[in-house]
Amino acid sequence: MKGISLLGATGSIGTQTIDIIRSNRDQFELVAIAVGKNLELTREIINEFHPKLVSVQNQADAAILQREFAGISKILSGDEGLIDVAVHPDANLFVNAILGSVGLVPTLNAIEAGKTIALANKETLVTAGHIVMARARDRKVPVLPVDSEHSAIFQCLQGERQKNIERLIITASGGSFRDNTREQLLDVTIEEALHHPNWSMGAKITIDSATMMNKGLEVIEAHWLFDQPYDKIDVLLHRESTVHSMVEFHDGSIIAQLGSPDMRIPIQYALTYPERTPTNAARLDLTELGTLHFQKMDFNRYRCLRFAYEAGRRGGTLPVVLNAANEVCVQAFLNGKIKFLEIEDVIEWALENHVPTANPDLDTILSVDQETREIVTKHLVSRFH
Ligand SMILES: NC(=O)C1=CN([C@@H]2O[C@H](COP(=O)(O)OP(=O)(O)OC[C@H]3O[C@@H](n4cnc5c(N)ncnc54)[C@H](OP(=O)(O)O)[C@@H]3O)[C@@H](O)[C@H]2O)C=CC1
Ligand SMILES: CC(=O)[C@@H](O)[C@H](O)COP(=O)(O)O
Ligand SMILES: [Mn+2]
Repeated sequence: MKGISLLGATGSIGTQTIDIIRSNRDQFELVAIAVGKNLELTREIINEFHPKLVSVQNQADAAILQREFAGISKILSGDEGLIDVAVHPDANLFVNAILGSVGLVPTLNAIEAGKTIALANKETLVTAGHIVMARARDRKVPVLPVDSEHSAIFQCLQGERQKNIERLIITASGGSFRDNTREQLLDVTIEEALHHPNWSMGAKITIDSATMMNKGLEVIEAHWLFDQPYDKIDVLLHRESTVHSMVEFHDGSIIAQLGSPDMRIPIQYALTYPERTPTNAARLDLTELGTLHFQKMDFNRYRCLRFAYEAGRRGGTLPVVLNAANEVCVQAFLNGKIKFLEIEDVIEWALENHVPTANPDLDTILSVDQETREIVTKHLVSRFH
């Protein structure tokens, strides 16, 4: 029996992780969860799984749940609650499916506690990949990718030698606006942006797919997970989201992982690794698909992808700024405060105005993250009001 602690239990990845646990109760026990503000769904999860520990974002919500579930679950709150969930003594596997850079510190604590990490939260590696991967190596803790592209690459690399890799090829659907020109993006609505062509995901990552920042974050994530230089990480536009990513080897072979666009496949692979267990995910009918399309990326069309490569290559605190500025701007867009194309303008402004620190330690990363949020928030107020 694997004990699982789960951050982001009420979200898109979190609920799909719970689906897998529900279907495999002989293999997995949900021992601890952290959620944000969705108390209704949290109550349902507690009633079904009786996790020993539950953490919610706010203290006031914790007090409400503690009254309701006294004797069933211990209820905590805030950043400390996230850490207590991550290191719960009955958990062997820590699934990080929380949104944003708030996922970083719990991951580091879980590594210190020797937990196997199943990582969906891409902000962890974008902001502090050098620290996270070094600590995981020191503690001999596996970091198993959940993100579909990284799971695909991880699967392609099973049994392969690192020295034989020529390049990683990450696929991108193109997001909600892949058929629009930049001029057509000037006045797009929130609803249009949230309409992803292939995947059903949380709001923030769906906007990131539309701006192509998601692919930028994934390039940085791949750099750290697979220890590859940026020159050996390519992105291809692939409309079907059927090939989830590929690895080219130096003998000219390309190995790809294919499957229907269903996150339960990569989540379950991380939960059961090194086993591969059955799912009832829709099967791919390649004859029905007929043709797969691949196109070069246009870095002028997708400026956020260019920013991410630049921030990744220059390194230091620049990826922290890239991520924090993006988190603030996407939230501002979702709140109707800025237009879609202003997301990338403001991220560019934040990167240009940052003097990077090389090889930052954790305290520096956390303070640059916080400062960037404050600076960008002020900039948005002064620019648009
Ligand atoms: N969705 C997908 O298919 C994929 C997602 N990812 C990555 O996985 C992560 C999660 O994405 P997704 O599931 O889409 O996001 P969602 O927005 O659907 O879910 C986010 C989860 O995090 C919780 N949360 C947010 N902020 C806090 C906080 N401060 N404290 C505690 N809990 C918090 C939310 O709680 P609540 O709702 O209760 O407020 C919710 O449970 C992201 O890093 C994303 O990039 C990667 C690959 C695919
Ligand atoms: C499901 C998943 O892993 C997402 O990150 C997905 O990749 C989004 O699709 P695009 O970013 O390719 O549009
Ligand atoms: Mn992905």
